[in-house]
Amino acid sequence: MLEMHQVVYRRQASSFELSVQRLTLKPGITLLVGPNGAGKSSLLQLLATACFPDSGIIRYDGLGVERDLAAIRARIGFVPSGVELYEQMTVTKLLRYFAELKGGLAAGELEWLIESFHLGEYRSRKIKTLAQGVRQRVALAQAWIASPSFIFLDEPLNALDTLERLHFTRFVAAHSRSRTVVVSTHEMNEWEAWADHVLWFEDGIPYFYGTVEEWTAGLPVSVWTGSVVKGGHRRFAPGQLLHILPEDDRDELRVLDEQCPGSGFEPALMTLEDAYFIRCRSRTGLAYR
Ligand SMILES: Nc1ncnc2c1ncn2[C@@H]1O[C@H](COP(=O)(O)OP(=O)(O)OP(=O)(O)O)[C@@H](O)[C@H]1O
Repeated sequence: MLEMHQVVYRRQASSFELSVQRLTLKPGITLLVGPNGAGKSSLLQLLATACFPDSGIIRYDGLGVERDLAAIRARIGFVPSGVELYEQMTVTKLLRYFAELKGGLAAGELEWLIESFHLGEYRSRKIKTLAQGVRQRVALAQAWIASPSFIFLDEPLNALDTLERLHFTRFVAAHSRSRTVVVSTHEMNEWEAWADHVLWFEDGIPYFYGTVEEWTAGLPVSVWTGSVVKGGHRRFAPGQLLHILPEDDRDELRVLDEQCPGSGFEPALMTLEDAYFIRCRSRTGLAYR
């Protein structure tokens, strides 16, 4: 359990302020979403103890940084965005090095990490010789060293290819049950099947924290899919149109509306991204029509 209480954090070099009155993050995968500059990376850096609040308290299973910083850090895995790794080290040496910082590797742990993150063929290669996506896999692998209770991932899918994204999201899902995993992302679709909670940040403030069911419920409009003749999408306002899939002589539409927009349309399941779109428009007072 991760608790924040009256936390305020100000960026020295900008006027940005993060403010969280009270927030308790539960185990499982929390998707941290919000626009550019909302404060997602800042929040993850705070949670990972890479920086500290100006005021307020963060508790990790009851532990606080003022007395238990080393013990807390030993229980955290963190992958910042744009992480830079030691270029001259080999993959194996780098993972061993990170493990040393956390008290050493358990039996079989190195092999498990190398296998889980598909790093076998790169184990003896220096970081500087690796493709971006492979470097990212090394960065992600180190976050699981010592089986941390808290894992913070800042846009972890960056640079991963399509198959590795699928593999990684499944891996996180399989290894998040007893952990608190917070994932900052702009790619909600790829986490759709695996997310447990959503945390929506705007202007340094949490606007929503709840289960994915709560995130997609109680919204002012519904999602509909239907097929229209070519050009038929023009009767919808731009704010209503979520997706146009061109077919031979018709278009398949995905639209927002309070009621069924016409014959040929049927209700569609609301995705996390649909709900994000609706909530952002509602917050800023933008109409759908
Ligand atoms: N190192 C820094 N020094 C000063 N200000 C910073 C620094 N990093 C970020 N900021 C500012 O803090 C605010 C929040 O940035 P942050 O990177 O946390 O947002 P974000 O939600 O992660 O954005 P994005 O989706 O673009 O990654 C922004 O106004 C940004 O300009």
